[in-house]
Amino acid sequence: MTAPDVRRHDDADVLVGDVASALLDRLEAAQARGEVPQIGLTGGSIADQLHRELARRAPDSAVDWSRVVFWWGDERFVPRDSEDRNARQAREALLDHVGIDEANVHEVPASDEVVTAEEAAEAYSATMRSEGAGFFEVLMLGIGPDGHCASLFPGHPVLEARDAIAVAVHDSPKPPPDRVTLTFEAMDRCRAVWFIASGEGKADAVARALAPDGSIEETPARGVRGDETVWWLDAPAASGLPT
Ligand SMILES: O=C1O[C@H](COP(=O)(O)O)[C@@H](O)[C@H](O)[C@H]1O
Repeated sequence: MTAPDVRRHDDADVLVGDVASALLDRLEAAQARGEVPQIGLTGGSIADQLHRELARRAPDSAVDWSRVVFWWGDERFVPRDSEDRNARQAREALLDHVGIDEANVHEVPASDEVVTAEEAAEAYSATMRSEGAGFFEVLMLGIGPDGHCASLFPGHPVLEARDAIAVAVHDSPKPPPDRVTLTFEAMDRCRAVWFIASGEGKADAVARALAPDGSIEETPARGVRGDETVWWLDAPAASGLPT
């Protein structure tokens, strides 16, 4: 585990372009080694922009998307066709356009497929176990203005979850209230964790996440460290960091 690597970009477009290039290079390298890389997707505005950019570049890239395995760092516990689903957003922006193998797409069960978020979390954890997953090549994460990442919110009891891969979240301060999230333990097993943040609204949370001191309780994004952790930021999101 290394210290977080902070990469600053002039604006959101340059940021998204650089993340897309880095992800495509990484997937290509993994496939060249004979691996079938697993990646963890996230939701949110900048993730949507990134997914669209990856789809745009797909025809010119050497990545074989049918040999990429998709997971999500968190999911909203809503019906499968809800616009709130991170998976629906990712499918519309990326997966529907790049020739994936459906057998390699592992969504968190939706609220019209299982009864409780606990069941969804357990089923998702079981799939991760049976697929031998967890060592994602890259897990992408957003950060909320409150410092949350995935669906780990400040002061929420779920921050204490131990010996679990994915857990249910209720009373999320950001709607929708019921969710499923990977735990810190699960996220820490990833080869690379990439936080992607854009806009001034994220500046304070980013500064707290990267400050030498502070608490995970207050800023959950402080609590995730892959073998390698990269913070991809545009200038407004980086504006609270020391120069
Ligand atoms: O609710 C969520 O929010 C975060 C951040 O979203 P953003 O729109 O503020 O960028 C996202 O990373 C997470 O996956 C999602 O469930």
